[in-house]
Amino acid sequence: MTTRIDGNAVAADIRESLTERIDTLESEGVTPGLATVLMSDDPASETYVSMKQRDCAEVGIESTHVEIDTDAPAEKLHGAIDELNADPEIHGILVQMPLVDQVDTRRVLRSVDPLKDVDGFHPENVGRLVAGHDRYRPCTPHGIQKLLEAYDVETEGADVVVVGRSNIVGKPLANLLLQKAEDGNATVTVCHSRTEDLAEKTRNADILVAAAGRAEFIDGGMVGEGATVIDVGVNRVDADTEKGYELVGDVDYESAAGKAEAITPVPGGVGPMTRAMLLYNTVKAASIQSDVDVPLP
Ligand SMILES: Nc1nc(=O)c2c([nH]1)NC[C@@H]1CN(c3ccc(C(=O)N[C@@H](CCC(=O)O)C(=O)O)cc3)C=[N+]21
Repeated sequence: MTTRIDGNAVAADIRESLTERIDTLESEGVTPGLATVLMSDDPASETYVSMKQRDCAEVGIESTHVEIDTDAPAEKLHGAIDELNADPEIHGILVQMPLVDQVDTRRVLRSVDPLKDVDGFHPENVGRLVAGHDRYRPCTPHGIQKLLEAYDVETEGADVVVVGRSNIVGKPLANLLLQKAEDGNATVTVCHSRTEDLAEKTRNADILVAAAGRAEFIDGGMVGEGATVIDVGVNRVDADTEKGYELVGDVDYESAAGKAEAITPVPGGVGPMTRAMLLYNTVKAASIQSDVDVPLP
Protein backbone atom coordinates (compact mmCIF):
# COMPACT_ATOMS: atom_id res chain seq x y z
CA MET A 1 0.00 0.00 0.00
CA THR A 2 1.26 3.40 -0.95
CA THR A 3 1.32 5.91 1.90
CA ARG A 4 -0.46 9.16 1.14
CA ILE A 5 1.54 11.79 3.02
CA ASP A 6 -0.88 14.06 4.84
CA GLY A 7 0.49 17.61 4.80
CA ASN A 8 -2.63 19.02 6.40
CA ALA A 9 -2.18 16.79 9.45
CA VAL A 10 1.54 17.48 9.88
CA ALA A 11 0.95 21.20 9.41
CA ALA A 12 -1.78 21.12 12.07
CA ASP A 13 0.65 19.45 14.51
CA ILE A 14 3.22 22.16 13.84
CA ARG A 15 0.66 24.92 14.36
CA GLU A 16 -0.40 23.26 17.59
CA SER A 17 3.15 23.14 18.97
CA LEU A 18 3.80 26.72 17.86
CA THR A 19 0.78 27.86 19.86
CA GLU A 20 2.64 26.89 23.07
CA ARG A 21 5.67 28.93 22.03
CA ILE A 22 3.49 31.86 21.17
CA ASP A 23 1.91 31.66 24.64
CA THR A 24 5.41 31.82 26.17
CA LEU A 25 6.27 34.89 24.12
CA GLU A 26 2.92 36.41 25.03
CA SER A 27 3.61 35.91 28.74
CA GLU A 28 6.79 37.94 28.23
CA GLY A 29 4.79 40.71 26.60
CA VAL A 30 5.69 39.81 23.02
CA THR A 31 3.02 39.20 20.37
CA PRO A 32 4.60 37.83 17.19
CA GLY A 33 3.67 40.05 14.26
CA LEU A 34 3.70 39.22 10.56
CA ALA A 35 3.16 41.68 7.71
CA THR A 36 2.15 40.41 4.30
CA VAL A 37 2.75 42.71 1.35
CA LEU A 38 0.99 42.27 -1.96
CA MET A 39 1.66 44.17 -5.18
CA SER A 40 -0.05 42.00 -7.74
CA ASP A 41 -3.54 41.19 -8.95
CA ASP A 42 -2.79 37.54 -9.52
CA PRO A 43 -5.80 35.73 -8.01
CA ALA A 44 -3.63 32.85 -6.74
CA SER A 45 -1.46 35.31 -4.81
CA GLU A 46 -4.54 36.86 -3.25
CA THR A 47 -5.75 33.43 -2.13
CA TYR A 48 -2.38 32.52 -0.59
CA VAL A 49 -2.07 35.79 1.27
CA SER A 50 -5.52 35.45 2.79
CA MET A 51 -4.77 31.84 3.81
CA LYS A 52 -1.60 33.01 5.51
CA GLN A 53 -3.61 35.55 7.48
CA ARG A 54 -6.13 32.97 8.58
CA ASP A 55 -3.28 30.75 9.78
CA CYS A 56 -1.85 33.61 11.83
CA ALA A 57 -5.18 34.24 13.52
CA GLU A 58 -5.49 30.57 14.40
CA VAL A 59 -2.20 30.43 16.33
CA GLY A 60 -2.17 33.91 17.85
CA ILE A 61 0.16 35.74 15.52
CA GLU A 62 -0.88 39.32 14.83
CA SER A 63 -1.00 39.91 11.09
CA THR A 64 -1.16 43.08 9.06
CA HIS A 65 -1.67 43.28 5.36
CA VAL A 66 -0.31 45.99 3.08
CA GLU A 67 -1.56 46.21 -0.47
CA ILE A 68 0.18 48.38 -3.04
CA ASP A 69 -1.59 49.46 -6.21
CA THR A 70 -0.34 47.44 -9.16
CA ASP A 71 0.25 50.63 -11.18
CA ALA A 72 2.07 52.48 -8.42
CA PRO A 73 5.79 53.19 -8.82
CA ALA A 74 8.26 50.79 -7.19
CA GLU A 75 9.14 53.47 -4.65
CA LYS A 76 5.70 53.04 -3.11
CA LEU A 77 6.54 49.44 -2.30
CA HIS A 78 9.94 50.39 -0.94
CA GLY A 79 8.38 53.03 1.28
CA ALA A 80 6.05 50.41 2.74
CA ILE A 81 8.90 47.96 3.34
CA ASP A 82 10.99 50.66 5.05
CA GLU A 83 8.10 51.40 7.40
CA LEU A 84 7.66 47.74 8.26
CA ASN A 85 11.41 47.34 8.80
CA ALA A 86 11.23 50.16 11.35
CA ASP A 87 8.09 48.93 13.12
CA PRO A 88 8.97 47.10 16.37
CA GLU A 89 5.63 45.26 16.40
CA ILE A 90 6.39 43.61 13.08
CA HIS A 91 8.78 40.68 13.41
CA GLY A 92 8.28 39.13 9.99
CA ILE A 93 7.74 40.59 6.51
CA LEU A 94 6.54 38.53 3.57
CA VAL A 95 6.47 40.20 0.17
CA GLN A 96 4.30 37.94 -1.97
CA MET A 97 5.90 36.85 -5.25
CA PRO A 98 5.66 37.38 -8.17
CA LEU A 99 5.74 41.18 -8.18
CA VAL A 100 4.55 43.49 -10.96
CA ASP A 101 6.96 44.24 -13.80
CA GLN A 102 8.01 47.76 -12.81
CA VAL A 103 9.50 46.39 -9.60
CA ASP A 104 13.05 45.06 -9.38
CA THR A 105 12.53 41.87 -7.38
CA ARG A 106 16.17 41.49 -6.36
CA ARG A 107 16.20 45.00 -4.95
CA VAL A 108 13.05 44.18 -2.98
CA LEU A 109 14.60 41.02 -1.54
CA ARG A 110 17.64 43.02 -0.43
CA SER A 111 15.52 45.72 1.14
CA VAL A 112 13.76 43.56 3.73
CA ASP A 113 15.59 43.60 7.07
CA PRO A 114 17.35 40.19 7.13
CA LEU A 115 16.14 39.65 10.70
CA LYS A 116 12.54 40.07 9.49
CA ASP A 117 13.00 38.05 6.32
CA VAL A 118 10.74 35.11 7.20
CA ASP A 119 10.82 33.86 3.59
CA GLY A 120 14.58 33.43 3.87
CA PHE A 121 15.08 35.11 0.48
CA HIS A 122 17.46 37.94 1.49
CA PRO A 123 20.99 37.32 0.14
CA GLU A 124 22.36 37.33 3.69
CA ASN A 125 20.00 34.53 4.68
CA VAL A 126 20.62 32.63 1.44
CA GLY A 127 24.36 32.84 2.09
CA ARG A 128 23.99 31.68 5.68
CA LEU A 129 21.92 28.70 4.57
CA VAL A 130 24.43 27.64 1.93
CA ALA A 131 27.27 27.99 4.44
CA GLY A 132 25.43 25.76 6.91
CA HIS A 133 24.38 28.23 9.59
CA ASP A 134 20.88 29.03 8.55
CA ARG A 135 18.68 31.63 10.25
CA TYR A 136 15.35 31.31 8.43
CA ARG A 137 14.96 28.27 6.22
CA PRO A 138 12.76 29.03 3.20
CA CYS A 139 9.27 27.76 4.02
CA THR A 140 8.72 25.19 1.26
CA PRO A 141 12.07 23.37 1.60
CA HIS A 142 11.78 23.42 5.39
CA GLY A 143 8.23 22.09 5.16
CA ILE A 144 9.46 19.24 2.97
CA GLN A 145 12.11 18.37 5.56
CA LYS A 146 9.43 18.29 8.27
CA LEU A 147 7.20 16.04 6.15
CA LEU A 148 10.04 13.58 5.55
CA GLU A 149 10.80 13.56 9.27
CA ALA A 150 7.15 13.03 10.22
CA TYR A 151 6.95 9.99 7.95
CA ASP A 152 10.34 8.59 9.01
CA VAL A 153 11.82 8.98 5.55
CA GLU A 154 15.56 8.89 6.15
CA THR A 155 17.57 11.50 4.26
CA GLU A 156 20.97 10.31 5.43
CA GLY A 157 22.57 8.35 2.62
CA ALA A 158 19.49 8.75 0.42
CA ASP A 159 19.75 9.58 -3.25
CA VAL A 160 17.58 12.65 -3.67
CA VAL A 161 16.66 14.02 -7.07
CA VAL A 162 15.20 17.51 -7.14
CA VAL A 163 13.58 18.51 -10.42
CA GLY A 164 13.58 22.30 -10.52
CA ARG A 165 16.29 24.86 -9.71
CA SER A 166 14.34 27.83 -8.45
CA ASN A 167 15.68 30.11 -5.75
CA ILE A 168 12.64 29.45 -3.59
CA VAL A 169 12.49 25.65 -3.73
CA GLY A 170 15.05 23.68 -5.76
CA LYS A 171 18.27 25.44 -4.81
CA PRO A 172 17.60 25.89 -1.08
CA LEU A 173 16.18 22.38 -0.70
CA ALA A 174 19.24 20.86 -2.38
CA ASN A 175 21.48 22.80 -0.02
CA LEU A 176 19.54 21.80 3.08
CA LEU A 177 19.46 18.09 2.22
CA LEU A 178 23.18 18.21 1.50
CA GLN A 179 23.95 19.71 4.91
CA LYS A 180 25.93 17.73 7.45
CA ALA A 181 22.93 17.30 9.73
CA GLU A 182 20.39 14.77 10.90
CA ASP A 183 17.85 16.08 8.39
CA GLY A 184 20.49 16.25 5.67
CA ASN A 185 23.40 13.99 4.69
CA ALA A 186 21.71 13.11 1.40
CA THR A 187 23.34 12.77 -2.00
CA VAL A 188 21.53 15.36 -4.07
CA THR A 189 21.10 15.70 -7.82
CA VAL A 190 19.41 18.83 -9.12
CA CYS A 191 17.74 18.44 -12.53
CA HIS A 192 15.95 20.99 -14.68
CA SER A 193 14.42 21.63 -18.08
CA ARG A 194 17.73 21.18 -19.89
CA THR A 195 18.70 17.96 -18.15
CA GLU A 196 19.39 15.12 -20.53
CA ASP A 197 17.91 11.68 -19.86
CA LEU A 198 15.79 13.10 -17.06
CA ALA A 199 13.76 9.93 -16.51
CA GLU A 200 16.90 7.89 -16.11
CA LYS A 201 18.01 10.19 -13.30
CA THR A 202 14.64 10.49 -11.56
CA ARG A 203 14.14 6.71 -11.55
CA ASN A 204 17.27 6.40 -9.41
CA ALA A 205 15.90 8.58 -6.67
CA ASP A 206 15.03 7.29 -3.22
CA ILE A 207 13.37 10.66 -2.71
CA LEU A 208 12.08 12.46 -5.79
CA VAL A 209 11.06 16.10 -5.47
CA ALA A 210 9.03 17.60 -8.30
CA ALA A 211 9.40 21.38 -8.27
CA ALA A 212 9.50 22.35 -11.92
CA GLY A 213 6.20 24.23 -12.05
CA ARG A 214 4.79 22.12 -14.86
CA ALA A 215 1.49 20.33 -14.41
CA GLU A 216 1.67 16.55 -14.09
CA PHE A 217 4.98 16.30 -15.81
CA ILE A 218 6.44 13.56 -13.62
CA ASP A 219 4.65 10.28 -14.28
CA GLY A 220 4.99 6.71 -13.04
CA GLY A 221 7.58 5.89 -15.68
CA MET A 222 9.93 8.40 -14.06
CA VAL A 223 9.51 7.03 -10.54
CA GLY A 224 11.60 4.21 -9.09
CA GLU A 225 9.93 1.35 -7.27
CA GLY A 226 9.59 2.22 -3.57
CA ALA A 227 10.57 5.89 -3.87
CA THR A 228 9.16 8.73 -1.80
CA VAL A 229 7.64 11.35 -4.10
CA ILE A 230 7.26 14.96 -2.98
CA ASP A 231 5.10 17.10 -5.24
CA VAL A 232 5.70 20.84 -4.90
CA GLY A 233 3.55 21.86 -7.87
CA VAL A 234 0.55 24.13 -7.39
CA ASN A 235 -0.67 24.57 -10.95
CA ARG A 236 -4.11 26.01 -11.53
CA VAL A 237 -5.65 24.44 -14.62
CA ASP A 238 -9.00 25.42 -16.09
CA ALA A 239 -11.72 23.04 -15.05
CA ASP A 240 -15.46 22.83 -14.82
CA THR A 241 -15.57 23.44 -11.07
CA GLU A 242 -17.14 26.09 -8.88
CA LYS A 243 -13.91 28.09 -8.86
CA GLY A 244 -13.33 27.54 -12.57
CA TYR A 245 -10.00 25.80 -11.98
CA GLU A 246 -8.49 22.74 -10.45
CA LEU A 247 -5.22 22.50 -8.56
CA VAL A 248 -2.81 19.94 -9.97
CA GLY A 249 0.69 19.05 -8.96
CA ASP A 250 3.85 18.53 -11.00
CA VAL A 251 3.25 14.81 -10.56
CA ASP A 252 0.68 12.60 -12.23
CA TYR A 253 -0.53 11.23 -8.91
CA GLU A 254 -2.21 8.01 -10.00
CA SER A 255 0.61 6.64 -12.09
CA ALA A 256 3.34 7.79 -9.69
CA ALA A 257 1.49 6.33 -6.70
CA GLY A 258 1.60 2.97 -8.45
CA LYS A 259 5.38 2.97 -8.06
CA ALA A 260 5.99 5.03 -4.95
CA GLU A 261 6.07 3.85 -1.37
CA ALA A 262 4.91 7.27 -0.19
CA ILE A 263 3.66 10.32 -2.06
CA THR A 264 2.28 13.77 -1.29
CA PRO A 265 -1.06 14.78 -2.80
CA VAL A 266 -1.93 18.18 -4.27
CA PRO A 267 -3.71 19.84 -2.58
CA GLY A 268 -3.02 18.74 0.98
CA GLY A 269 0.69 17.93 0.73
CA VAL A 270 3.49 20.49 0.58
CA GLY A 271 1.24 23.59 0.35
CA PRO A 272 -0.08 23.55 3.92
CA MET A 273 3.46 22.83 5.16
CA THR A 274 4.77 25.94 3.41
CA ARG A 275 2.24 27.99 5.34
CA ALA A 276 3.02 26.28 8.65
CA MET A 277 6.73 26.98 8.28
CA LEU A 278 5.98 30.64 7.66
CA LEU A 279 4.37 30.71 11.10
CA TYR A 280 7.42 28.88 12.46
CA ASN A 281 9.77 31.49 11.02
CA THR A 282 7.60 34.30 12.36
CA VAL A 283 7.79 32.84 15.87
CA LYS A 284 11.55 32.45 15.45
CA ALA A 285 11.78 36.06 14.25
CA ALA A 286 9.84 37.30 17.28
CA SER A 287 12.09 35.26 19.55
CA ILE A 288 15.29 36.61 17.97
CA GLN A 289 14.09 40.21 18.01
CA SER A 290 12.77 40.14 21.56
CA ASP A 291 15.52 38.01 23.11
CA VAL A 292 12.91 35.68 24.56
CA ASP A 293 14.11 32.14 23.96
CA VAL A 294 11.52 29.65 22.76
CA PRO A 295 12.61 26.17 21.71
CA LEU A 296 11.18 25.48 18.28
CA PRO A 297 9.75 22.14 17.20
N1 LIG B 1 7.14 35.63 -0.82
C1 LIG B 1 6.53 34.49 -1.12
N2 LIG B 1 6.56 33.46 -0.25
C2 LIG B 1 5.94 32.29 -0.53
O1 LIG B 1 5.99 31.34 0.28
C3 LIG B 1 5.23 32.16 -1.77
C4 LIG B 1 5.21 33.26 -2.63
N3 LIG B 1 5.87 34.41 -2.30
N4 LIG B 1 4.57 33.19 -3.81
C5 LIG B 1 3.84 32.01 -4.22
C6 LIG B 1 4.33 30.75 -3.56
C7 LIG B 1 3.30 29.65 -3.53
N5 LIG B 1 3.06 29.39 -2.13
C8 LIG B 1 2.07 28.54 -1.64
C9 LIG B 1 1.75 28.46 -0.32
C10 LIG B 1 0.73 27.66 0.14
C11 LIG B 1 -0.03 26.91 -0.74
C12 LIG B 1 -1.15 26.11 -0.21
O2 LIG B 1 -1.52 26.24 0.92
N6 LIG B 1 -1.79 25.23 -1.04
C13 LIG B 1 -2.91 24.43 -0.60
C14 LIG B 1 -4.17 24.72 -1.40
C15 LIG B 1 -4.34 26.14 -1.85
C16 LIG B 1 -5.55 26.37 -2.73
O3 LIG B 1 -6.62 25.81 -2.44
O4 LIG B 1 -5.41 27.13 -3.71
C17 LIG B 1 -2.58 22.96 -0.79
O5 LIG B 1 -1.68 22.66 -1.57
O6 LIG B 1 -3.22 22.15 -0.14
C18 LIG B 1 0.29 26.96 -2.05
C19 LIG B 1 1.32 27.76 -2.51
C20 LIG B 1 3.80 30.23 -1.38
N7 LIG B 1 4.56 31.02 -2.13
